[in-house]
Amino acid sequence: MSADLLSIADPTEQRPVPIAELFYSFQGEGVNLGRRALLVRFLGCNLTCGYRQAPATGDIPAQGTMLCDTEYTWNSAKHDLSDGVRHLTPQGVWDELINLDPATATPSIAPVDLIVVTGGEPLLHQDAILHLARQAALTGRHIEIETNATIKPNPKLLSPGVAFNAGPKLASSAVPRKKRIKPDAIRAIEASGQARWKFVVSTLEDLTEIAELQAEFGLTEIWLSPEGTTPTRVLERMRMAASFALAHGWNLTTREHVLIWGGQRAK
Ligand SMILES: Nc1nc2[nH]cc(C(=O)O)c2c(=O)[nH]1
Ligand code: SF4
Ligand SMILES: [Mg+2]
Repeated sequence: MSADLLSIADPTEQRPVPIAELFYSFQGEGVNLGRRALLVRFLGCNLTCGYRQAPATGDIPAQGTMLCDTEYTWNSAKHDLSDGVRHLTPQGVWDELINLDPATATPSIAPVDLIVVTGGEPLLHQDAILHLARQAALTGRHIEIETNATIKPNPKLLSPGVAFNAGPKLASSAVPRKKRIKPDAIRAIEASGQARWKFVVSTLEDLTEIAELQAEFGLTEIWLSPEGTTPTRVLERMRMAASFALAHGWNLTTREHVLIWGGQRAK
């Protein structure tokens, strides 16, 4: 838990933020794989994975081998972004999350101690995350932020209770390098001491690019995460990446929610 977060004045910023989903599940990826979590999915992203630029119409085919699995949070050419979205204050988000924790209604059940913040790109909504992080610290919970590592975190978020599952996007995303690799943000996240670099892998070329990024930025803890929204695809990617990961000293996660529920939303 974080003394820093507790000592900052309660952030009064309560402007509503767009929320795509709030749900209770297992953390499906990474160092806390399989751990029960309360998840928040923000609307909006600053990247367009699968496309060189934001598609103007739904007909434009994806150009990358890696395609965003949450296009409904940003791709207005394909999705009605207002569908199911709610604008909630950060405290409203927190209250709903806590209501999803089964321990709230049934105190004999162990409380959920992990909050996963994702999107879209959650660091577009840092004031709200700061509020969630503070509430988490006050209640003995910790936070993981699933970020594309293009935005420098607010220094107030750099605290022991807040970890970054940071996944810079690779050439296979089709996004131009200047947009997807932001050296200042990568360095700030690595310097936090709270980074787990979690790269989505879909091709062998991805593995070479990850090794280059590791050398360029001195990334310490690397995780590979298999691209895919079906169990077959996830397993294929894991088999493709496994020996390379072991040889390079990298960890390999699966995507547990995909193995259990396929590509279903809010799982
Ligand atoms: N269960 C579950 N765990 C997750 N961890 C990261 C997720 C994401 O979409 O960023 C995610 C997700 O969508 N579901
Ligand atoms: S950064 Fe994440 S949410 Fe944004 S387009 Fe890429 S995969 Fe999708
Ligand atoms: Mg995801």
